[in-house]
Amino acid sequence: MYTQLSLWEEPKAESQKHGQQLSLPDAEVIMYRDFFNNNESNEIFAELYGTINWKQEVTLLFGKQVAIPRLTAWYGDAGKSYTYSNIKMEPNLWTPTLITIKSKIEAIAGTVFNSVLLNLYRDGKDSVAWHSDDESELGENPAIGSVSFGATRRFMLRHKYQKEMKLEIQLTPGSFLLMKGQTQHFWQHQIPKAAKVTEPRINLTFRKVR
Ligand SMILES: O=C(O)CCC(=O)C(=O)O
Ligand SMILES: [Fe+2]
Repeated sequence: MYTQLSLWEEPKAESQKHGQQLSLPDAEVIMYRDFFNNNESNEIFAELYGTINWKQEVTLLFGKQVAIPRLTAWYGDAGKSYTYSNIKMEPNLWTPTLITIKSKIEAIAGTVFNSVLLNLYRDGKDSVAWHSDDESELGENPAIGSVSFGATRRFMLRHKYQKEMKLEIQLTPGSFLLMKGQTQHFWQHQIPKAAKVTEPRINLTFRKVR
């Protein structure tokens, strides 16, 4: 089913410390598996679950209003609104926990993020469909910093033009996945529904909106 690419490349530079680069053509995707330890992950999950201003957004699908299959929230610098799946989002203002996470991943990513989209997958029925994070307000080659807490979910990648090139990894709690370079031009990603998953997962994708 999946092309037999070897999953990992060794880190290329000391600056990539404990990250492992996925062995994907036309992409730069680096996984930092235990970026937050178990205690930190549990604490952060509980806090975000209880305090984030989660919303059920709807989108237009063939002219019909459809609830998207997860809860979301948008936080960031004031004035940086963002359109996602036809939904225009005004940011909530940063919380101390979000700022702490942001600073930790910025140090590794070597970039400054000004906003974060949070996703709450209530259980395995929630998902995100195939897409690229290629909205024009993210710029030409956006760095997207993706942090996960709670349930482990499958993260699938497929090449947009060579459809047989696919890869999937498990996004475990405390992991930090960095996508950068040309990745969004050539690859799509999704979190598929997962019948066996009954626990919630929270994902944060840090972005830089122009
Ligand atoms: O939940 C994830 O790991 C991915 C979320 C995502 O792709 C997005 O919000 O753009
Ligand atoms: Fe995405």
